[in-house]
Amino acid sequence: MSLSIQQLTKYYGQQAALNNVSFELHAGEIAGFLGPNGAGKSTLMKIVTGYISADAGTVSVCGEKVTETGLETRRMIGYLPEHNPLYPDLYVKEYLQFVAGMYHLGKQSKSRVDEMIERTGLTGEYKKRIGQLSKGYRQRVGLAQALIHDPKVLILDEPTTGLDPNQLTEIRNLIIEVGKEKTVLFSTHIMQEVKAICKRVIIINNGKLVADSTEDSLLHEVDKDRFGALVEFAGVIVPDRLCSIPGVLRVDPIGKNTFQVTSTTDVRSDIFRLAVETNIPLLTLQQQAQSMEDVFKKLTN
Ligand SMILES: Nc1ncnc2c1ncn2[C@@H]1O[C@H](COP(=O)(O)OP(=O)(O)OP(=O)(O)O)[C@@H](O)[C@H]1O
Repeated sequence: MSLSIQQLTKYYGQQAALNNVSFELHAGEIAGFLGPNGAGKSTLMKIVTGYISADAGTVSVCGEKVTETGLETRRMIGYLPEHNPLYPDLYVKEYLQFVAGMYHLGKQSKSRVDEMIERTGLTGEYKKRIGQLSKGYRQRVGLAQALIHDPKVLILDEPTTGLDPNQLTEIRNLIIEVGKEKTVLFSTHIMQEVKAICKRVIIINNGKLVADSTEDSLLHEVDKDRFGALVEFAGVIVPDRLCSIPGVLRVDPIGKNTFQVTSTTDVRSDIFRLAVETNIPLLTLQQQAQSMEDVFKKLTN
């Protein structure tokens, strides 16, 4: 097991920022870590990386317990914090050399720095001071410092915040590439990112774990007895006619003669019959799959 989190609890004063959270990740697994603002994501990541301590519970990396003082276990972890702390006066290469020195990379330093500059797309920027870089390039420097010592576990707190669409794709591809051999836990508020990068999804809410599953399972498990259909008629229809179909819970108008129908069973054939009875042709009758946004809202609202 690469990363094992067992019954983690953390209080800030009276507030439980984390309440008995447990999950495990294997090597080669990329997990998206989701939760509303203030759910406890950064707190968990800070504990995993040894920046702060938990009030109860344990974190182990490759079988070794992480503590605030245990430097060897912390060497197995790469961390990109949410507010990527960098030294603006240092040049990119100088900063990465400094980080390589902190990890005592010795003779490997030069080649690792060069490799990281290339892998994180900093080749055109590495001669600049960090303070002169755009936000996206600062994120890349943060990723380069997180990867430089070749950690087994990578903890990325909102790694793609502030990136333009091109940079987003590049950094996502880098995370996918890195995740083939390492364990990656990354937090994000972007649901498409979860779809693009990982199969495993971990969601916390108010400090408690509310989901730990694959994206596919979550989409099926959560509210599996709710069906959604998009219906568009060619003429005016009274919404009450749709509401009277057995099993229909809600009819939301979303455009001219267009409705979002939520029901406990698949009511598409009833809607079709209604169109025939009322002699109003159907232009659209489409079953709608749940999105990760729906699942997220249901689990955290
Ligand atoms: N040092 C601290 N002292 C007191 N409360 C804190 C401290 N750090 C975090 N908190 C509180 O703990 C809760 C969890 O915060 P945390 O930063 O872990 O959430 P998050 O899920 O990362 O949120 P976001 O998505 O907004 O970054 C919040 O209510 C926050 O205000």
